[in-house]
Amino acid sequence: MQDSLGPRIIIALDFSSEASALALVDTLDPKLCRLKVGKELFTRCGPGLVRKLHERGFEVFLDLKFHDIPNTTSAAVAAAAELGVWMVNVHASGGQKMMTACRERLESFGADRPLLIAVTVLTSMTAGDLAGVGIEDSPAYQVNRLATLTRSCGLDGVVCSAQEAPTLKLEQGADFRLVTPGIRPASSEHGDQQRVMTPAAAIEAGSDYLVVGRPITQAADPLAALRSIVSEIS
Ligand SMILES: O=C(O)c1cc(=O)[nH]c(=O)n1[C@@H]1O[C@H](COP(=O)(O)O)[C@@H](O)[C@H]1O
Repeated sequence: MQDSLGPRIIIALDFSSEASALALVDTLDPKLCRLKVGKELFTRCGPGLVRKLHERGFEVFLDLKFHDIPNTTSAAVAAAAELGVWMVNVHASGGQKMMTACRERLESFGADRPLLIAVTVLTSMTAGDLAGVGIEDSPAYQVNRLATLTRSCGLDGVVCSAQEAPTLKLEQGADFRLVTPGIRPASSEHGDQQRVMTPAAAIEAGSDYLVVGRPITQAADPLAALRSIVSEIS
């Protein structure tokens, strides 16, 4: 599916080395997908790997889920902007002052700034997990609460599960971007993901971008797995 949003699939490069990440990337086409660099790969390979992905023509979501005091977090998103990434994220539970400081800090980058989104409730979490950290509300309620806070701080959207997408599109508006991991084609194992949806159902529910890791990266033929998902959502 290719529209004004660009490629809707973001492949999570959860690899332990640059060589294994690039071996996959070099089979892919930037017209079909974007790439996500997360904590493991960035900690091992650093900004140099992001530059290599840019040189290959890919837009990069730097998924480091910053969560710290406003001064520290806003400096971190500015560093991501200097690296030229397409999207960067923070935890919405960092609160209003932290998210506002990040949004304000990115203003100086003008139109070239990355999209700034906030993680709501991790897709690996259930109501029981939330209760374990003192939140008695359902994941859907907590996601909507954090999405409302995120939008009020002027961010571009949230990370949530596709299960929450219909309510968020209705309540937060069509332009508020919904980035949804926990995507599982019907035949895929769920692993540690709890709030899951198939690619087609996620798009139908209102997801703007689908984050897909293991169903593609662990597939016997990753390119075929990507093409199958692209065709499913077209
Ligand atoms: O921010 C994220 O990307 C993220 C948020 C979330 O709530 N759940 C979640 O799974 N992710 C990331 O999305 C990817 C999902 O990978 P798979 O479960 O292998 O498809 C991983 O890289 C996670 O770090």
